[in-house]
Amino acid sequence: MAEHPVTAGRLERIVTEIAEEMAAQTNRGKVADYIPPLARVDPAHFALAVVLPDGTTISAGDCTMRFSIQSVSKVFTLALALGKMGEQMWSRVGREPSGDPFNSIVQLEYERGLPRNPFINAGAIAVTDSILSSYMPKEALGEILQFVRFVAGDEDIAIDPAVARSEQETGFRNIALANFMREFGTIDGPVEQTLGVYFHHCAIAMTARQLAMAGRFLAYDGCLYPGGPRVIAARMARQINTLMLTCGHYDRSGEFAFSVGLPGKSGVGGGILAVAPGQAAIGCWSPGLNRSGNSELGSRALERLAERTGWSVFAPR
Ligand SMILES: NC(=O)CC[C@H](N)C(=O)O
Repeated sequence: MAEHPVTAGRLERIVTEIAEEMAAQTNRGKVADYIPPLARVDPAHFALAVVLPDGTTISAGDCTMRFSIQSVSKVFTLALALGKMGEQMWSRVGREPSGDPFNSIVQLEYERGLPRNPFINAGAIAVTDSILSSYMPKEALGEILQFVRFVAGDEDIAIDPAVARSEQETGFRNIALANFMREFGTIDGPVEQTLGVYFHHCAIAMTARQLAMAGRFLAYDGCLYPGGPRVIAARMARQINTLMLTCGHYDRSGEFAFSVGLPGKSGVGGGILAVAPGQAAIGCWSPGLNRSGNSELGSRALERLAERTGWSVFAPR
């Protein structure tokens, strides 16, 4: 049985222990190889960073190394879009787990171009397109980056241009998804512009520590930190957490919710952002992926962290 509350000292031991255990794992999954800059990343990396309510950060492993956040960026674009457009957002994208791979196109046809949720590629492209109804593409990208820097409290976060270029050169399936949705009217801007912004926000690079910091507003009901400035309405922060829990890991979302019990969002760069509401924001990175495109060790590490801290959205506090 985990101790309550978890002290910083005990958490330090837990995080160090988990990093040591992960270093010894032999089944590390498979690094994404659809673009060269991701294929080159060494699967030996592992990082775990936990930020507590008072801002104390506890970390272990390669916490100062940057990685491509990829689909984790969909959390930030959703927060930005919800903040700008409110409930109107939901006319373009659903809130139902897809049970399909992140880049699947099949449901789009029989569900008349309405993506199941904002975290599969189709849904995230629709969210990005909605941001473009208020901004020109360059401005939209600037807004997204500025939002991420603001919530992370860190100006030293940027887009990796080599990743963005590779995404653009190989993104045929995303191009198909966008064109399909354009035909149904789910997206209304020029497809190339929407995709340009999408590919670039997927190419944001961050460290596990920066990612944990950037997720804090979700742990504190939409405030930057406890008692801090409001980023988004509490209701919206709760909606995003709910979607992370139900849809954050694609066709393995049920499994992640079952074994970790916390909202989480993964990306094919091997990053996972997880949120223990009221208690902590967590950034985890290990580039080897499971078959659904989620970090293999990241998922395992978060399961152990939740178990040893007792953190769960289903536990009494
Ligand atoms: N799951 C992911 O991280 C996918 C993001 C990737 N950029 C894509 O669009 O395919």
